[in-house]
Amino acid sequence: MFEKTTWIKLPRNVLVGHGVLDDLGEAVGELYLTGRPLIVTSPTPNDIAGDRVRAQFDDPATAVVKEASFEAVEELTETAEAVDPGYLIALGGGKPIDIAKMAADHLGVGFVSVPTVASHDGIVSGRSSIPEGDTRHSVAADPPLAVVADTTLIAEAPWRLTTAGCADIISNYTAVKDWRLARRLRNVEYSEYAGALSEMTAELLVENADMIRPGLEESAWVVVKALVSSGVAMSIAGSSRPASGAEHLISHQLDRSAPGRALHGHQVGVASIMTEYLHSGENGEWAAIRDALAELDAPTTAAELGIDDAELIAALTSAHEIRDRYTILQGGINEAAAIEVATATGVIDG
Ligand SMILES: NC(=O)C1=CN([C@@H]2O[C@H](COP(=O)(O)OP(=O)(O)OC[C@H]3O[C@@H](n4cnc5c(N)ncnc54)[C@H](OP(=O)(O)O)[C@@H]3O)[C@@H](O)[C@H]2O)C=CC1
Ligand SMILES: O=C(CO)COP(=O)(O)O
Ligand SMILES: [Zn+2]
Repeated sequence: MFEKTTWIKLPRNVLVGHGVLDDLGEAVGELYLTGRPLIVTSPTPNDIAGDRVRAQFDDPATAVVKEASFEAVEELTETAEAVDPGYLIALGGGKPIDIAKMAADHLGVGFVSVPTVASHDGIVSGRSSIPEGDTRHSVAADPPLAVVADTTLIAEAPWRLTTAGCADIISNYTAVKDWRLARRLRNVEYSEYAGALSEMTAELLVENADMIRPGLEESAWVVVKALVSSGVAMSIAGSSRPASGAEHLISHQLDRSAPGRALHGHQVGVASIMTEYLHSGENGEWAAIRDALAELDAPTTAAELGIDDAELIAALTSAHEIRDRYTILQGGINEAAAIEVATATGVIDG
């Protein structure tokens, strides 16, 4: 008997473009939500865009979060219980968006994502990554009901956040390789649609790399569209597999050992150079990944991440312990081999 079922959760409205922040009210209106919104934001996006958002709603409430922690989710949940919102609007970067995403799940309400930076694909996905105990990787949550990404705002955000978003997308190449490997060796469920979409997203970004430059609205548009596409790939897969393989495990390990040192996207980008080398050897595609990152002003070495050689090697050799996800690092890589791959790819000087 055929017993498979597929349930794909996607945003209903996705607006990306010049000045679309002013269309937020209309985009939300089309969702037929009831009740007042609770706007979840952080200090900078609140200063930049809070008033423009509040002006479009009746009786909005605002909560300003300062750190991405489980306590912040609990605090927001308590605030929401007093405010009794019909839905949440997350305005800002990954921090307020992840907190709102998780709180919305706890509260049983929907949320709308209004990213003001293009720093990683969590701003549009159904994955929430709030450190809880030793867990650093994302967990499933409902995706936003709508995404409204104003390229005027995003183009003005710090360039390094955009280059981190680009690097998160470039890491899809190795994530999909790991996923295919897991299918071949462990019969892990694989989605051809999600895998192809994720790879194509990275391909299109790299093809357009020469037009991704600081301060350009068109660049913000290209990057946000790629992040949306990557988020959709994860929704189709029902997991972060299309966008998270061994390179993400290494980054999660760095988040534990060297918290706050470098941006998520920058870490996964550098890690991706090394895991590509492990997949395809010295004549493989690792140099192409490194060059694509460099063209987008993203780091390609441990030093550029602010991570010293020993920290990087420790993250490489212990990354497989992070979660039960089969990748090229399954079973672990020993120290000598880790030094070899990091040196051969120029990630450390050796
Ligand atoms: N769900 C997922 O799959 C993933 C989630 N994450 C999570 O996302 C978070 C990191 O995301 P990130 O976006 O870097 O985090 P933040 O939300 O902290 O944003 C980064 C910085 O940009 C500032 N900022 C926001 N918008 C603007 C703007 N338009 N102009 C100028 N500055 C701006 C913020 O200000 P302020 O300090 O005032 O907030 C903050 O200092 C972490 O919590 C991480 O765990 C990471 C990867 C994947
Ligand atoms: O960052 C992500 C995809 O880019 C989410 O991946 P994780 O599930 O490893 O946290
Ligand atoms: Zn990522």
